[in-house]
Amino acid sequence: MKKTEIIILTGFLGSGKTTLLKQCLQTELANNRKIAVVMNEIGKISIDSNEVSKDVRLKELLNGCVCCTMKDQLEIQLLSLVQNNELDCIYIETTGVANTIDVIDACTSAQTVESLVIKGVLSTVDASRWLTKNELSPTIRYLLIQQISYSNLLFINRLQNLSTDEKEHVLHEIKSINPNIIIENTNINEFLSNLSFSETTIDHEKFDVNTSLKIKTYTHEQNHSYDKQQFEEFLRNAPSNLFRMKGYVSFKGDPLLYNVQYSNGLLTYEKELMKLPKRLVCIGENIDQKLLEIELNKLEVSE
Ligand SMILES: Nc1nc2c(ncn2[C@@H]2O[C@H](COP(=O)(O)OP(=O)(O)OP(=O)(O)O)[C@@H](O)[C@H]2O)c(=O)[nH]1
Repeated sequence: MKKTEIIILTGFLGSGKTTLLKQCLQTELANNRKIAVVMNEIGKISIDSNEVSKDVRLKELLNGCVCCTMKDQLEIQLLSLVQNNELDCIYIETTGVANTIDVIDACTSAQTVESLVIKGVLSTVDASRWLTKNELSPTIRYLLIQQISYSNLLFINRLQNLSTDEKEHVLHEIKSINPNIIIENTNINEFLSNLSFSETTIDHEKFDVNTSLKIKTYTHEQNHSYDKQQFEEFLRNAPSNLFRMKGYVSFKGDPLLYNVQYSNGLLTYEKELMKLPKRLVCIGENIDQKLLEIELNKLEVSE
């Protein structure tokens, strides 16, 4: 029986996993491969699943991490995907705080080993986040290093924001942890065909995301439009423990809906044409959910 390939996508919150996934899926579909995606989100709702094309079978695992609390559910989902579909490959997009080794573990159980084979572990790194990693807590720093060391291909994003010296410094540090680096603008087709994962490098260190990290999520529903300037001001002054914010919101005086992406101090908007609930998912280390709720409510203005 032909085994279904698994490609695991890891990388810290907002480092570019979904963006890389979209590129991989385009390439896979162009090559007429039958693909499914398992998307894991630490929050109760998924924003990123809207990004996956309708031609791809999608399973969502929400409100937990496949590397710990949802390990069994990942296995069940993988088995149901391989039983019901003649798939060539399943992509697993992990939460930004997943410990790679435990995700690999969950994909290589006694039940799945006959039908699945890990083809690769791809990791994304945000170069600016890496540069300022000493401002993060030791557990988050440890997690960043783990995600890099257990991947067999790394994509370093946002290098263009760094000076030449900073770039060299970041690349040197990352290469010393894992020499299998690929920098942005890579030919996805070429790297997918050369991908080959070797399990021999795995060292089973234990790190439980649940107990080791104080990552919290908060989902905020928007009732009235925000004042755009105040919203941007709020994010400019956002606490450093708020790592990620994403979702759909509207702004006063503008009838459109916007897909908001905030990570590592950077804010981007894109017009959203679908009618989606107005809500923001906030992710951070020990974030004060109550305070965020109050602050976000204050940004609402009557039309
Ligand atoms: N400049 C630049 N921005 C990028 C790149 N990759 C992703 N982004 C932007 O960074 C933001 C987050 O990207 P995502 O792909 O959603 O990141 P993610 O790792 O999937 O995020 P989570 O699932 O929330 O952890 C988005 O606004 C992207 O457009 C890149 O290579 N360069």
